[in-house]
Amino acid sequence: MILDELNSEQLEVVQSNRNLLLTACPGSGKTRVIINKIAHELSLMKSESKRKILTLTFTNRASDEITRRLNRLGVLTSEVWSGTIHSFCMEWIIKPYAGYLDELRNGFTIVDEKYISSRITELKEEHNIGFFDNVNMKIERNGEYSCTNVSYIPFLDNYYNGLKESKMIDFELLLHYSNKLLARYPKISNSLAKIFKYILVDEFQDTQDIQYSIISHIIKNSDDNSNVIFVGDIDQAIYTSLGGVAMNFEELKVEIDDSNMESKTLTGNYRSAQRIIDFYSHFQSNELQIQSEANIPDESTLISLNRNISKEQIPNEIARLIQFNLNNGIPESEICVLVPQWWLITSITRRLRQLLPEVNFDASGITPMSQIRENFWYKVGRLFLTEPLPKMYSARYKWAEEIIELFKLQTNRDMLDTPKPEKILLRIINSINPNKTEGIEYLAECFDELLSELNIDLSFFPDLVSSKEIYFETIETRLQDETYDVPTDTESFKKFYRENSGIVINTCVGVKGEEFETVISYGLLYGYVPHWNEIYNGNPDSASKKLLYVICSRAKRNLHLIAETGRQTRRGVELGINRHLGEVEFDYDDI
Ligand SMILES: Nc1ncnc2c1ncn2[C@@H]1O[C@H](COP(=O)(O)OP(=O)(O)OP(=O)(O)O)[C@@H](O)[C@H]1O
Repeated sequence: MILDELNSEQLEVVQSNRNLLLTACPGSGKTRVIINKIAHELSLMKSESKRKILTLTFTNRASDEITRRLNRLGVLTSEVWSGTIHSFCMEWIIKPYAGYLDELRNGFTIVDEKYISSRITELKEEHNIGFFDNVNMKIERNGEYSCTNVSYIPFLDNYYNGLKESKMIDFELLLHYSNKLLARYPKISNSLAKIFKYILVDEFQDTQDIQYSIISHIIKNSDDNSNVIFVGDIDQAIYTSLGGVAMNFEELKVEIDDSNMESKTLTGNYRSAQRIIDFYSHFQSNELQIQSEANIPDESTLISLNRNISKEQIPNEIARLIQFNLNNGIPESEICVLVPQWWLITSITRRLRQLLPEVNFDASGITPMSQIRENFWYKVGRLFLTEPLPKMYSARYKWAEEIIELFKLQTNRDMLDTPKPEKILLRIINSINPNKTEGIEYLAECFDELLSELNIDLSFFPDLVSSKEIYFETIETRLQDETYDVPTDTESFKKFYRENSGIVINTCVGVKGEEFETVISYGLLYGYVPHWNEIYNGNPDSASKKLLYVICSRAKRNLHLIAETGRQTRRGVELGINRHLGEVEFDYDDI
């Protein structure tokens, strides 16, 4: 039985049937609780019940991980919907209820990040705002801008009015319209509550104010039929300068209007050796003593800090550390290289691939595919790019289900007129494998063959034509952009979807909630960690400690930290080591 693998504190949370806040330290089993809560609730549901469990995660990667872990437990994931709050809003609020809002009634397009960034750059120039000036683009729950600097308001008006005129929505408008729909029509919340028995919010400490509002509309209008569990750790709140708010227990009770809400915590850390925990407790903001339950002897750990190498030596040094760990028997998928800023992922990955040609790397933080997962063709493309392995069956079946639903929504007709259309769709997709070595050509031919097998003439469905154009345009723009430098061949496209395909290269935000035997983290410099945005607009001391806390607490056994020399500000001033890291007195290992 699944629940046997929980300790008594974890079991209490899983068996509770109240609204609940779970805050606990890294490695204490919060994700394990979420997985088991889903499995437990599904086991209690009657098979004829049409209800589902909703899990809101911080990243798509975290959501995929939940699906994978449920699959591994043998839990059927068709009754679970997991994704980011943006995907949830799109799928469950905007798509079905767009007709209720004047702004969306006559159609809309989701704009992608590339469009947003070039539009923002253009408008900043027009409004004499510096390229690097950070403007808060968020919209509050009452529809007002979060930005308090009045000189930026004309710029924001220009940006948002432009989107509205062209019937486009970005991520902020997506939340804004969703919140507006729920506020105006409580019946929508009530229907959602009828579908979702539980809402599990992972990493709640990084939730935006308007996102709390969306969740609370659903819970408050649920006639006590739905519950919410907020799961997180305030010490890991690394999104504050970008709008994350870690509400406390009292605030949450008010937010969802439930004075009986429970608050629980978990003790113990099942992930890391005590020596690793003692090291990162330097960056902890509460007094809590974290006890390791991981059975990893301190003698087997290695913690190093290198502050003497130059930035030019970084690839060689990281390659040396990787080789050292591989020689010590650490598997590739248990090693993670954390980059200080996402745009560095591509260049370091390329250099490491050259230096260690035999080693596999998983740099899926940057994919050529559109990040707009709600795009119909993104979903179809994902099926063509993943292998039909037995362990992937349940996930792929669910994707097929989504494609069929979306097709119906956008065309008003069934994709396949047969019982179990998902099975048939998968069978057709699995049988198509054009002999094209270039990724774009491969996908284009897959789509053509699929449409012909299904007897679908796309010219009758303008929405699908335009979403196809957006999908391919995004890929092409990414492939042409030197910052990304992503490979163009079919095999590499497929690799982006392969699980555990090697050493993970990502940012600290990208691997939230994950764990590795060895973590190698470089660029630990003031200006990178924390980023300049935090320094100018946030609380740099708190951001600095929290980032270090999250980085170091990913490691089970080995932690290799690097604060290289030679990196400069735009004005040519040398960046120094992150102050909180520099101040730690610790008996580091030499490697
Ligand atoms: N009761 C338990 N017995 C054995 N191992 C456990 C138990 N609970 C959790 N673990 C293991 O401890 C590790 C950390 O758990 P998990 O990832 O759920 O922690 P977390 O609290 O979500 O951490 P973070 O805050 O860093 O995301 C995982 O490998 C998990 O399988």
